[in-house]
Amino acid sequence: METAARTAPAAVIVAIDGPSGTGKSSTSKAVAAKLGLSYLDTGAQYRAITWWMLTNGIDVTDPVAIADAAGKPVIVSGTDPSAPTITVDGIDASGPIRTQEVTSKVSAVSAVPEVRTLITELQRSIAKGAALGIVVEGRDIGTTVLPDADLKIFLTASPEARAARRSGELKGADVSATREALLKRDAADSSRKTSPLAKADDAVEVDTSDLTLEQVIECVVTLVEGKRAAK
Ligand SMILES: Nc1ncnc2c1ncn2[C@@H]1O[C@H](COP(=O)(O)OP(=O)(O)OP(=O)(O)O)[C@@H](O)[C@H]1O
Ligand SMILES: Nc1ccn([C@H]2C[C@H](O)[C@@H](COP(=O)(O)O)O2)c(=O)n1
Repeated sequence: METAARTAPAAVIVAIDGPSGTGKSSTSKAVAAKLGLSYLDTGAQYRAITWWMLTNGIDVTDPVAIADAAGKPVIVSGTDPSAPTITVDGIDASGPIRTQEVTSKVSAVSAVPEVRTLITELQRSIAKGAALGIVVEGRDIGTTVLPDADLKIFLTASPEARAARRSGELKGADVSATREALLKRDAADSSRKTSPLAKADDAVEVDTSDLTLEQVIECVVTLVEGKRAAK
C-alpha cells in the first residue's frame, strides 16, 4: 500500500518590529516555539556590540571611534526560542547587555551606519540559515533587513501600557520615569538617518495596549499559519 509522502512545511520568514515594550520579544519567542521556527533578537545584537564598546574603552559619544571599532567583536546569536543565547568573543553577554548603562547607550551606537551594515549582514546570514524559517524581531527588519519577509508585523502599544509593563519587570520602578526613558529611546531610534524604527508599508499593525500577551501570540500564530498555508 502506498503512503502519502509527508512534506515539511515551507520555511517562513516573519519580521516583527515596533517600539520598546510593545511585546516583540515575548511574542516572537512564543510564536517561534509554537511553530518550530528559529528566533532572533536583533536588539540583543546591538546591545552586545554596545557592551563590547563600553568594556573596551571606546568613546560611545564619538561615531568615528565606534565605526573604527565596529568590526572587532565577534557576536554569535543562538536561535533556539526556548533558550536564546548571545556571546561576544565567546563570552556569554546575556546578562551584561541588559544593564541600565547599555540600555542608555545602545541608541547612539546602533545609529552608526558602519555598525548597522555589519549587524544587518549578520542578521541576513542567520535568517538564510534557518531551515524551517525564523521569527526576527527588531526595529528595521521589515523595512531594511528582510524586506521580502513572508509576514511583517508592527506591534504598538500606548506609552502608558509599555511603561507599566516595564516598571512591573523592574520591580516597582517609577512608571513616569520609565515612560520618559522609553519615549526618549523611541525618539532616538525613529529619528536616526540610517534604517530608523519604522513600519513597513506592507506590515500588519497590531495595537497590543488592551490585549493580553496570549491574545497577541494567538493573533500572530494565526497570521503565520495563513502565510504558511498559502506557500
Ligand atoms: N500584551 C501584553 N500584555 C501585558 N504584558 C505584556 C504584553 N506583551 C508583553 N508584555 C510584557 O511587557 C514586557 C515587555 O515585553 P517585551 O520585552 O516582549 O517587549 P519588547 O517590545 O521586546 O521590548 P524591547 O524592545 O524594549 O526589548 C515584558 O515583561 C512582557 O512580559
Ligand atoms: N533591528 C534593531 C533592533 C534594535 N535596535 C537598537 C535600538 C534599540 O533601542 C536597541 C535595543 O533594542 P531592544 O533590546 O530594546 O529591542 O537596539 C536597532 O537599532 N535595530
